[in-house]
Amino acid sequence: MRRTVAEHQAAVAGLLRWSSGYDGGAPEVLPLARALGRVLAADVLAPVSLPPFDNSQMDGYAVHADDLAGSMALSVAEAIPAGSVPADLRPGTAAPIMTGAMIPAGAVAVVPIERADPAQFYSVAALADLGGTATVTLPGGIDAGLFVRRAGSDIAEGEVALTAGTLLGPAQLGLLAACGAGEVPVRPRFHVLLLSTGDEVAEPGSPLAPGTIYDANTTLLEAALVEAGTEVTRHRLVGDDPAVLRDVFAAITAGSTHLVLSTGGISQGAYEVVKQALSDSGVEFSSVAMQPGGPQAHGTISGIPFLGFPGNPVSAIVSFEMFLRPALHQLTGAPAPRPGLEAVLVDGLESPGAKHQVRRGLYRGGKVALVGGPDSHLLHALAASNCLVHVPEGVTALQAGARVEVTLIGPVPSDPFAVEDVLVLDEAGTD
Ligand SMILES: Nc1nc2c(c(=O)[nH]1)N[C@H]1C(S)=C(S)[C@@H](COP(=O)(O)OP(=O)(O)OC[C@H]3O[C@@H](n4cnc5c(N)ncnc54)[C@H](O)[C@@H]3O)O[C@H]1N2
Ligand code: MOO
Repeated sequence: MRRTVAEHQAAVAGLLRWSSGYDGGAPEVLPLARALGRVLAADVLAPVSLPPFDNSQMDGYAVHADDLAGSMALSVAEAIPAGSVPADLRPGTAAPIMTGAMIPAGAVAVVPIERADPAQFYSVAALADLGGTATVTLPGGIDAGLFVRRAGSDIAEGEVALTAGTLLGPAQLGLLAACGAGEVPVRPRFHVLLLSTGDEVAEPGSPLAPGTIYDANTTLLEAALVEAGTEVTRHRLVGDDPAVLRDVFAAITAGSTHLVLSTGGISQGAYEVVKQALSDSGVEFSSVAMQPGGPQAHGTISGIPFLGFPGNPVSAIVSFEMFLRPALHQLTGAPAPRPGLEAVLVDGLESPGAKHQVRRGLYRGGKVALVGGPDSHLLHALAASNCLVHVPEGVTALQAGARVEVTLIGPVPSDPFAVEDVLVLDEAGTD
């Protein structure tokens, strides 16, 4: 069956939503320190206001409401360090107050020490020498509220601090800590069973026999899945014997696995192990109008969602980025969607008009240089790229200077754009 990219995206998202059983999983309650990258399972209301009390934004003098006119000597009252509960401030006095310290009753403003005369706090010894007669003169026309951080000005007690589905990054965890939360309820991790197929693939670290290659896909996809917030069980490599793979699939039982993901063995060859093992299973083998990543399989095994990605490593990771990653975001809230940008092509390209072509590129400063050719074995080029470059269906060629959509998949260099460093790879990688 032939389908568009959008149709297959919808099919994968629907498969995970309706068959993975993920939504029924009970939330986990984790200490904040272990919740980075997880997704909040329930709304969290602020149990306290932030700030919890009016406090000073500056080291300076707390000024009484009656003394805002300034320009006169005020008696220096007892100093207010952060963490203390101050005595009420009397008119005609100003209290040295430190950043974060509670504003005393009666005070309505803080004048920074730099604007006071003298512009330094009295030392304890100096105060003792003056025997309680120390004074300070503040500038005229002080506005009420100057450098006062109002209780609840960040968030009021009882307001929604974070909503269910929020991806917990440093800022969100910092907010929860500031609210006094020790633990947080998070959605369970999405669990993937990952297996790569093919008689020709060998475990990295083992000797390489003639005609064989090292397994790149398991590591590539495991890393991508872990980065996307899932938990991965890595299956041992499975060869090209359909009977063996059928046994592997038969041993998979519903439980904690939300998705079985394989690579290889799904196209038109004589030894397509995944296709043969699942020939009577109802799993659909389709041709998606995308390059790379055309051959795709999807369905269920023992009721568990199954996706078969093509064996070429770049096809596999493009399939992940285009189909699985967005579906995971829709279902679990993690990972965050990839940023999409418009960029100016540094070089021209050709594309099969009947397919959505996904090229690899290096984006910086609003421009994108292609890295490597369109072929799906070019892992070295992939490793030097930071984005996917989209050439929509119907487009057969683009000139340098054309505007294209790119999806960022890696960090953007901050130095000015220079194409020289990618040209070498571009030439070497195009075949
Ligand atoms: N006659 C046709 N041949 C092919 C077609 C087609 O439409 N008609 N499609 C091509 C496309 S496009 C792709 S993509 C591949 C997909 O093939 P499979 O999914 O069946 O994958 P394999 O044949 O098993 O492997 C393809 C390629 O990838 C290498 N490979 C496989 N597994 C790994 C791994 N774990 N790590 C690294 N590399 C791996 C494998 O050695 C092959 O070179 O089919 C085309 N053929
Ligand atoms: O569509 Mo294949 O996935 O190019 O190599």
